[in-house]
Amino acid sequence: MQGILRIESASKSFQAPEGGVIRALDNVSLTVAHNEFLTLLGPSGCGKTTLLRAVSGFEDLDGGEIYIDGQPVSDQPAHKRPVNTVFQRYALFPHLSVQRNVAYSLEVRGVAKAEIRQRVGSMLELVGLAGMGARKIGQLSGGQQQRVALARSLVARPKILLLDEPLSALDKNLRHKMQQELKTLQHELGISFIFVTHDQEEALVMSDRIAVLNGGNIQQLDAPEELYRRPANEFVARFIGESNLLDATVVSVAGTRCDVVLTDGTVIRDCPVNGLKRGDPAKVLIRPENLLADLGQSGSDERAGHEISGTVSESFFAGTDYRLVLSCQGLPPVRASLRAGPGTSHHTIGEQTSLFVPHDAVHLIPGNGVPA
Ligand SMILES: Nc1ncnc2c1ncn2[C@@H]1O[C@H](COP(=O)(O)OP(=O)(O)OP(=O)(O)O)[C@@H](O)[C@H]1O
Repeated sequence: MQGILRIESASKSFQAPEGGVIRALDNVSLTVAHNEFLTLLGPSGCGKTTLLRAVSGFEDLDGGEIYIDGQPVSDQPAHKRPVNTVFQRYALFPHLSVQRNVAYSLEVRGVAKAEIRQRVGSMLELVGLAGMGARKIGQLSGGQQQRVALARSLVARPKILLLDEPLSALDKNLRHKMQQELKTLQHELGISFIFVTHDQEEALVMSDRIAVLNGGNIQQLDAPEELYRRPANEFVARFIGESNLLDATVVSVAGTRCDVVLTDGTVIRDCPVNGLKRGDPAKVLIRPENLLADLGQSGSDERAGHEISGTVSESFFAGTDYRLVLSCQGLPPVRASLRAGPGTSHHTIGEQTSLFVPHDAVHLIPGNGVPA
């Protein structure tokens, strides 16, 4: 893929003030497609902001190269790159009107007044602020300020818009609304967005693809559904969504399927093999919502699956689902989220129960299982 942005083997280390070296970016490579919404997701300190700053030109790399539209940009200063950034703190000019804030970058470039008026007007309309051009920044709500910041970054028509946690200062409802608006805006504009967040739900909802980072490395780069259903490793499985991760060993392989045995001796048959061989250790990933009170719920013709039995140690009603924790002999506590609808009911603490795992709900992650 040629892409609008290509990052090749980017490395960046910092001298830690308290001594030692921090590898903020450790040989990171990725390509962002034209018109793609790509999210950098990861825990605090994983290198997200450093990567954004390297793309925008505010941080020099120690090694590697960045290409925008096929051109290497390492020698280009920040203001020459066809990239703009929306920051968490919007960095708007409080003493200027909305109109002047948005017009600023065009004025600096010497764009003609009539064109500025036209471009700022259509940008304010696009972000839902038509008619508010004369207001001062302090006369706007947080969400409106965020829209001004967006309009200001977009008015110069960058090829790539970088967004560094732009929604984190907003309350939950407004945040959800802005998530939808940003996604719609990106589609309408047809430019690539690179969005930084440490909020996994936000990443899942908004992105075409997500790069999960940890310790300066990309752990996995995939579409949200693929990341969620088939995480490449334990870090990604734990970081995205809730997970039950059970130690296992592969006991037999037949083509693309295999059987594994759990630490309590339970055999789970017919799992997707995921490159594993007989005797390999693995983690069995089962998402809580994939456990069923009754296999009939799976909607699958083939009622195949297996049972996990134990004692209910936690149980509560959470509106759309019942959440429970099952204590099972020889296994870590198993979390389940059972859809609250006709036919499901509250489980009592102390009750013995069985939950079912449909075959297609199991994903195997290589490594760290029970020694063969
Ligand atoms: N100028 C600097 N000097 C020293 N260390 C730095 C500097 N900038 C970043 N770091 C370190 O590099 C690592 C990556 O930082 P970065 O800001 O990219 O993380 P992040 O993923 O954006 O984190 P957060 O989600 O908290 O913003 C961190 O360990 C950070 O402390």
